Amino acid sequence: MSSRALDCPVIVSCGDPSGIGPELAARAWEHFGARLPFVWIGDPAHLPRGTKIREISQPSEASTHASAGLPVLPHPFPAAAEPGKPDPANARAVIDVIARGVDLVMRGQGSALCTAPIHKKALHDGAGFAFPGHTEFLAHLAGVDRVVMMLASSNATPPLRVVPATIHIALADVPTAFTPQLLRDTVRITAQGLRRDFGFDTPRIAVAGLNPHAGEGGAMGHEELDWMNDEIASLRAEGYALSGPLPADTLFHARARQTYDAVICAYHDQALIPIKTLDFDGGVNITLGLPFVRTSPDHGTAYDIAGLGRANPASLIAALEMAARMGAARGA
Ligand SMILES: NC(=O)C1=CN([C@@H]2O[C@H](COP(=O)(O)OP(=O)(O)OC[C@H]3O[C@@H](n4cnc5c(N)ncnc54)[C@H](O)[C@@H]3O)[C@@H](O)[C@H]2O)C=CC1
Ligand SMILES: NCC(=O)COP(=O)(O)O
Repeated sequence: MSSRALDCPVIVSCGDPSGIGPELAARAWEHFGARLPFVWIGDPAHLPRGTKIREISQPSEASTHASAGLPVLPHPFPAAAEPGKPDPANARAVIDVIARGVDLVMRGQGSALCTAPIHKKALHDGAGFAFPGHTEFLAHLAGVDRVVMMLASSNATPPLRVVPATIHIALADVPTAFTPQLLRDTVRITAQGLRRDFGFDTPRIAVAGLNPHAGEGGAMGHEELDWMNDEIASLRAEGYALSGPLPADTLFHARARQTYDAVICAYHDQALIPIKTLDFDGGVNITLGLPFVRTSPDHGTAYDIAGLGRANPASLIAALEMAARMGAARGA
């Protein structure tokens, strides 16, 4: 491991303490020990009883302590955490921990930020959280106008990387929100991310149609004819290796995945259903377009199993590995 990686560990925000985040952080530390030092920001009282921890005062101390316990930057919360039952009293602190993590990576004290899941409605109800999720909140904290959500598989061959162009909005709002400018920005940021963080010199990007059969020549919807064909042609003329608009139903099987490095989808479920079906345990959520690396497991707070010891840490482990790899590459 490079000396920068030792000085500059991955920062993990605790997420919702009544979800599975704390127990997964403990499991991830058991998995990695000192092999991939990371720092958990949260309230030590929210970790499973018996978790070995080492309280530290700055991230650079993590590597010294990671073999003995989970390095923790303590962030006291007002209330205890009852599994599966978010306490509105804790909502503000959940948000503050994310902001503290961003501050650390923006000041170069962490190589990347890996966020444990939050419950958006619990944060909205408890603290007036005005963002649909981490993605938009992180863009706000970093002062960036447009970012892109990408979910990448770790265990699929060929791999799958999906980008929902619109994210957490009602399906009824998608046709209005999915505009030529949004597609253009999404292609640009996705291509930059694939070059910078995934090592593709000329990334191949597929674009899924909005409608069944990509509109079938206007018989099943008109957005492909109205603007998607022209916008994709224009982006291709600018040098992007783009294909589409392609029918989404035949875009995710193994042979199709060999033809692109990422696929831009029109809306959330068009992108997330295939990746979570193919690799729920190894899926990693990445925010492209930020001035720092951010990853996250692909799953949510899983209140139904929180505290039962049944949560699978594989997605968090994959997210930590990806964060460390991307952070190291950017620092090189
Ligand atoms: N990055 C983030 O902060 C994310 C947050 N969420 C939020 O999480 C909350 C709950 O969302 P849901 O749709 O219920 O999705 P979820 O991913 O929390 O749970 C869906 C199902 O998968 C299971 N599951 C999830 N993670 C698992 C794991 N590691 N091991 C074993 N089983 C697991 C759960 O038990 C549940 O049956 C929502 O508020 C949602 O917005 C959802 C996805 C990502
Ligand atoms: N469905 C993905 C998800 O909810 C993750 O959102 P974010 O918190 O990473 O913006």
